[in-house]
Amino acid sequence: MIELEGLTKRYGDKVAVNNLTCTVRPGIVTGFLGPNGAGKSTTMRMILGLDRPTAGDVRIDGKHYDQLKDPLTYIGALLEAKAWHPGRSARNHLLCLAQSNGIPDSRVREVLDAVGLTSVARKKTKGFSMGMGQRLGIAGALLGDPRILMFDEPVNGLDPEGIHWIRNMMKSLAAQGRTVFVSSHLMSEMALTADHLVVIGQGRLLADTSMPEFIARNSRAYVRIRTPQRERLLDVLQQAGITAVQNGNGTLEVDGGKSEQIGELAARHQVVLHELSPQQASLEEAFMQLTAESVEYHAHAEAPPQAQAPARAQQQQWGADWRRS
Ligand SMILES: Nc1ncnc2c1ncn2[C@@H]1O[C@H](COP(=O)(O)OP(=O)(O)OP(=O)(O)O)[C@@H](O)[C@H]1O
Repeated sequence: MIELEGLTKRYGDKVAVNNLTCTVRPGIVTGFLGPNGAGKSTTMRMILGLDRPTAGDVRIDGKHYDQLKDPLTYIGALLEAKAWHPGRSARNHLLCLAQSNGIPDSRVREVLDAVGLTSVARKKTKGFSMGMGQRLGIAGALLGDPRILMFDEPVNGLDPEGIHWIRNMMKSLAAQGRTVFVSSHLMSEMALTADHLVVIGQGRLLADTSMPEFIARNSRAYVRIRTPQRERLLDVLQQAGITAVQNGNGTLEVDGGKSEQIGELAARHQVVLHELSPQQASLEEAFMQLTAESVEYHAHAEAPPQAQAPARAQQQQWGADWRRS
């Protein structure tokens, strides 16, 4: 387990992490969410003893990181991709880590194989792409076969196959009974991967709950209805005391989970329905709803104002560049 107790970090006047208390448990994937600058990386750095808390405490299986003997065998972490010497090969980088943590050299081959880097094991890492870098970072985290794994934005730079691979890997690590703590900005990805969520905003804990509970608590459930007899259905619903809102696209929406009641009313009054579907907002919508007040960095427009229209020849050149890339 990872236990945070009143964990606080100040940088001058800035409170990056504010009295954070929670427990990250084994056997599940715990997603760590928060807007930019919420304090996720700072929290992870304090867990690994890379930053000293201003107040509070953080323990890994009951101990501080610096009390762990051969720490890589307790907790493996991917914090920053490319945290290695660029002139060293992937294999040598992992061998150094293994030797300093009492891990047998044979394990290096196993983890290189597990992350799909065997064919480039002897290549210098300076030529690695972002995705290869992420894979090498993950190999380092797995090296000590630890009970606890922590990943900061692990799918950054990975292609769809890589994203699929890491999603399944995290789930199977949790299924083996390990603790998996992972931060991500990709809500759709978290919705597929995490069982439990810890959400922070401006350093404070906003939620510590299971994924279904988080969505249910922070998002609107409603029923969407399509009917060719809209006015008739509106009358029927009104008589039953149900308020329906008309949408611009011709559908009706009714708040709450009343689909059975609406279906029965429609049948009784012989109103034809083309759609009657319960809807629940996505994790992304729930997250935006919860963190709306703690977002520090706002964009002020969906698209930047248009610069002077480029000449047609220039536009064609951009098109060509885009196709080449
Ligand atoms: N070494 C530092 N010195 C001063 N301020 C810092 C330092 N490290 C982090 N901060 C500040 O602390 C806050 C939390 O930063 P942190 O990187 O932990 O957030 P985050 O949730 O990981 O953000 P992101 O999602 O953008 O990576 C930010 O306002 C950041 O500017």
